[in-house]
Amino acid sequence: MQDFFPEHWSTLYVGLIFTITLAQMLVVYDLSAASTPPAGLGMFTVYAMATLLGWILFALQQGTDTPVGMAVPAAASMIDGYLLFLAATQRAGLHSGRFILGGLCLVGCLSIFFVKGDDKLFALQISITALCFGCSGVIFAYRGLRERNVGDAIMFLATMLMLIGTPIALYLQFVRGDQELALLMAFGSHSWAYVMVVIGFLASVLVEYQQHLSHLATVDPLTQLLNRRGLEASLRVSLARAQRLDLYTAAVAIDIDHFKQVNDSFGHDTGDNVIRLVASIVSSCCRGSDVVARTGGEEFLLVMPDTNLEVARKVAERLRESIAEHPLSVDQQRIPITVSLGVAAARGDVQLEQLLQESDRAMYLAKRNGRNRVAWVDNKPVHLSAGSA
Ligand SMILES: Nc1nc2c(ncn2[C@@H]2O[C@H](COP(=O)(O)OP(=O)(O)OP(=O)(O)O)[C@@H](O)[C@H]2O)c(=O)[nH]1
Repeated sequence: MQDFFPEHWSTLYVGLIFTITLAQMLVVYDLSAASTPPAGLGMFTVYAMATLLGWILFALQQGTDTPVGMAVPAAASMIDGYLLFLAATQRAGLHSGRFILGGLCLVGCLSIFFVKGDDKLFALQISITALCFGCSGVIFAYRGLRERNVGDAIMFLATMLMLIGTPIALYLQFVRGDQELALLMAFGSHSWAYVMVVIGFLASVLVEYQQHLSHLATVDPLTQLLNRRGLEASLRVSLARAQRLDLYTAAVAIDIDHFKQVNDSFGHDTGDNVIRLVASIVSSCCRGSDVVARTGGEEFLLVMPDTNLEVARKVAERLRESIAEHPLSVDQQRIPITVSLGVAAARGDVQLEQLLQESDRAMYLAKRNGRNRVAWVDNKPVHLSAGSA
């Protein structure tokens, strides 16, 4: 293995580390300009810079033939391991274990004064490094599973590489007595782990960005409800189930009455608050299996799987009453809010588009007949509720 590496093999690693750090810096430079930079960006940058600096110093020492004790680079990798742990916790939004590991690293750094023998020092410091990588690995695995992010899984594998490399290096050092090969193994696994961490971090940020984009494409930013596209995507499973089991699916179209007047009299911000209030009332009035979406400016849609027209009408009536009972308070004024609702239901192979059109048609009839009421479509004829104002 030594034949493969030139005399100053560390320069090879430095070249690799330099290239990959440069790539990371380019991405970090670009991402830091974003309005919401990805979590952990700052700490990962510190980690990358510290690693690069450590490797450059190491290579310079090799180049000048200055004798390098095993403990010097081992101490650098230990600090590196701790920085990686800090970066991992920052990215995952966790803050436990920082002081304990930090204290251990401090002991490792100070051990240079009270541990006699390079061998023991190397063993202590490389073990602390492995512990830092192991703890980071647990956090990467946790975040990878929580966020379904393959980038964190790559970083987890990187820490595993370090965990495998460490005992092999210790074996080469203490059992085989081959100090040079032990050093090669320790730093080989460290550099490859670093390369994988950087690739993993970039992949993690990319996946997060892509998840953010698809979230934006399906969620309404004002109310955090689904938009029309999100509604269609989230109903795919329940519509297929309704078709297979011949179940009813009901839809309630909800439109705020005289909303333009609210905007004109109280301003656009108050109008937005009215929309948010209606969204939260609709969401709180329905079941977990129901789907609520904002389909237009002041229009909402509630789709209820496995629900027939009768039940849907009762839900719509309850919604109407609940919204009418909750006026918006602005500067000690109460702005009354009412909605018009249209209900439709279909059984079996439901065409979502048709169901929405029918609930819309019923809702417009509720508007035409005085607003603040429920109308419904039952085998085409449209009916109006009697109890509304
Ligand atoms: N504040 C606010 N207003 C919005 C938003 N989207 C649409 N609007 C406004 O909502 C108003 C809808 O007005 P219309 O369609 O005339 O409906 P309306 O005044 O509620 O009357 P009816 O539905 O017939 O009772 C328009 O003035 C839009 O500018 C939004 O996101 N925020």
